Amino acid sequence: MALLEVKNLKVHYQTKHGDNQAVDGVSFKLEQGKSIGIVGESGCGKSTLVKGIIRVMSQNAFIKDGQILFDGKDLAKLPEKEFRQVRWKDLALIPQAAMDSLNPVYPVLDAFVEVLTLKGNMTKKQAVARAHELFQMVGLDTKRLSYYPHEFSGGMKQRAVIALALALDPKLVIADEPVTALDVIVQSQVLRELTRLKKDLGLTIILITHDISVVAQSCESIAVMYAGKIVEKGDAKDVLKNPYHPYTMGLANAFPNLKEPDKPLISIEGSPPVLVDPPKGCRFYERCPYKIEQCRNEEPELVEVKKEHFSACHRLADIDELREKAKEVETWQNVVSLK
Ligand SMILES: Nc1ncnc2c1ncn2[C@@H]1O[C@H](COP(=O)(O)OP(=O)(O)OP(=O)(O)O)[C@@H](O)[C@H]1O
Repeated sequence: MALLEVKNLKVHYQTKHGDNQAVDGVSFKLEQGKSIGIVGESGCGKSTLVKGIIRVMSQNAFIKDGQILFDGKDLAKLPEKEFRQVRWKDLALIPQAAMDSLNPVYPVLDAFVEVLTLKGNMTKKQAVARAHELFQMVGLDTKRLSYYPHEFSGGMKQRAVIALALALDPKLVIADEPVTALDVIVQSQVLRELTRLKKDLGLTIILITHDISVVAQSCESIAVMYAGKIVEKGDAKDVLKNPYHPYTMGLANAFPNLKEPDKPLISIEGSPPVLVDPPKGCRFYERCPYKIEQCRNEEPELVEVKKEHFSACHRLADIDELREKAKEVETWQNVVSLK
């Protein structure tokens, strides 16, 4: 049985212009000990999705529909009191801005002691010993436990936050853009660390990122989100090597590829649609170089294109040819104005 199974999840925001359908029918499964990377540009709904799962939503956000089956329970329906127990013991969030999750006026050790004594029912002595163990685990010198957050470099701070997230042996770790704020060299060190911890501790991880190359480095499976929906999902290596959705092809062009560092980067023109009144056909319609009339009016379903690899596109019959064409700069030029 999967540790997590999200079924047709809809997380919307109430706004004065109507409901923003930020996450609109997302489904995926995650087995114990595996990792999934959720990718997409800013505004595609990645954070809304994981915040919905971990229930740290903005006041105007609500779960409109769907199930979040975690370890046999539907988190979407769990009363707040029971949810809080799961939240602290079983679910951990590594936030985007490590800086903000450590209190600047206390030494870093205090954050560990607070979590371990209050949420983990440890004595102070046990908590200090566990904090030492956690710092060692993420490759930090335990002397630094008495330092203040501002005395850490960005990479060290992110490692400290990872250690804190792992303090109570969570079953599921959600890392929301964990390396975005770091420089490229430190990014890859922290990602390697996370991958090692996953292997050593058997962690189950959801990794949110806008950078598709990060997923290639560190996840077994991938879900590509566009405008509140998953448009492609499957084994990460397979999806990245043989994408079946034009949006995935576009994302792959937009980030440096370690194997072809000199390849020019190509961006996707335009921006995702506003989801208060989403387009009725394919949500990628406007920006897609391969659109046909059917795409404007009919929403494509997510279908299995090969074992465990799904894509939602009306152009699947021609996809091999389109994949080749997607590597050319010209394919992506003047697309939005052609609509
Ligand atoms: N509090 C809010 N009220 C209304 N709409 C919101 C709110 N927060 C986010 N949104 C909207 O929800 C959509 C999805 O945003 P979300 O932050 O989940 O995307 P994302 O892919 O995680 O982007 P980023 O990487 O920038 O965080 C966007 O259209 C965004 O404007």
